[in-house]
Amino acid sequence: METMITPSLLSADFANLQRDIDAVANADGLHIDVMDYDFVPNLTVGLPVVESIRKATDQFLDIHLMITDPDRWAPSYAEAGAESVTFHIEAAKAPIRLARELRRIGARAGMALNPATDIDGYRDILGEVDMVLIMTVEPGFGGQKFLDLCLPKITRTRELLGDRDIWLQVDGGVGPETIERCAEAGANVFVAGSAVFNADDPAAMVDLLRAEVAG
Ligand SMILES: O=C(CO)[C@H](O)[C@H](O)COP(=O)(O)O
Repeated sequence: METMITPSLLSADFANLQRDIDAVANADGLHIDVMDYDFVPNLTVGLPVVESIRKATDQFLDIHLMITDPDRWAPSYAEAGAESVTFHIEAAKAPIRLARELRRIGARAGMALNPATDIDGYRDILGEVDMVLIMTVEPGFGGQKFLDLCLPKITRTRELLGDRDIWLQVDGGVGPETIERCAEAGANVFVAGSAVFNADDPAAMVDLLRAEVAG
């Protein structure tokens, strides 16, 4: 399965987004965190900014919705041209219907789990999604320390996915010190915010992270 390094724009400079998007042109996609001051205690960007980013780049757009009502808002991000839209399983009221709707519009459907959420309760709906996102920090902020307690869940999720072509993404505290452990546990899509955008050379950091996974 392909390896993807997707820098999180949460750690970019929002006043210089085009510059920072261009700075990671060698990445495999851009991870965009949408937060609503309700599902998480932070507020970021919404649909208008995502629509502008869509016009500004051909990069694969990976939207991570940390919002209370994804059933209502997620389809608009797919309609805006995002290639992947991920909702939190703790927030979705009808996750199967929502995943099918995202796919119908033409986006990949992703399902995210907070650190305290067990994957086994959702094993029966894994076939409805294209990606599972395992949060490796409590969602809401960049720059937090990677939670090692999430590693067994990454391993378990890969076990449940078996040989199905479903991506396994990790997000939170992912950097040169932690990415290898995530890859060994079975992740193949890696979100890195502060590690990339706090680096002197963000593009070189993307290459370094990719090299760490390749071993
Ligand atoms: O979803 C997120 C926070 O909720 C971010 O994508 C994540 O925190 C990335 O930041 P960092 O790599 O600095 O931990």
